[in-house]
Amino acid sequence: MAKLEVMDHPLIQHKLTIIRDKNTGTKVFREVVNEIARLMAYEVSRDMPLQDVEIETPLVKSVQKEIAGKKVAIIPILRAGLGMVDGMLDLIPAAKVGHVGMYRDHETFEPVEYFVKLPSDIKERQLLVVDPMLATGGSAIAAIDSLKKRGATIIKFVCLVAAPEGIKALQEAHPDVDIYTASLDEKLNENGYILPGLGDAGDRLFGTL
Ligand SMILES: O=P(O)(O)OC[C@H]1O[C@H](OP(=O)(O)OP(=O)(O)O)[C@H](O)[C@@H]1O
Ligand SMILES: O=c1cc[nH]c(=O)[nH]1
Ligand SMILES: [Mg+2]
Repeated sequence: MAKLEVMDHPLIQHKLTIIRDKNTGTKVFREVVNEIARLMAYEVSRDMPLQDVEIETPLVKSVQKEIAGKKVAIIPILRAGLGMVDGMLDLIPAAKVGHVGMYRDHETFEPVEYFVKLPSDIKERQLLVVDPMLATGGSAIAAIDSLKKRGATIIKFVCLVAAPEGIKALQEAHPDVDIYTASLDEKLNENGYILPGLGDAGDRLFGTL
């Protein structure tokens, strides 16, 4: 089974409280989602392989480290995943960005794919699939199915708020995918929303409430 990491750093917890608050408006919500994504990118990239590189400091020649190996692509699940892209790119600026459009049917909670546009070399890249919310897990599972069908092999899933139901479903469907979340919440309500959660992440990011 791949890794499940709950990133409960105090800075992340503080920022999560801001976006959970229903009185936080679109502007601040969007800014803070990106700030959390930036902090998460730091930890998600911890196992990036390094290689030796010889440089010259102002004093001597020296062998130092640089990032090696697999390149990265960030894959937001539209719409809400878009809110995490800029924060991640702040720390991994050379990453390419692919998009998977997925909405959840309001009655059945089943994911519906409506758009896929990916870098041509996803087979050679480590993919960071980002979406603020992991609720039933249906959208994440379908997005990762779609990426694997197109040849992706190394995938991490990064979210802000996860329900236990979604974690379990994603681990069962894709046991090779590491999951990083800023919070493990209590449960889903009867409408498939995460409790305590933060509401509809896409609507809060884009002001479409
Ligand atoms: O784990 P699940 O039960 O699939 O739910 C999570 C999905 O629901 C939300 O997207 P939504 O369908 O609201 O689309 P949006 O991002 O366009 O708002 C969220 O951003 C996830 O993609
Ligand atoms: O709580 C939830 C569940 C699914 N999608 C959201 O945006 N929020
Ligand atoms: Mg939504």
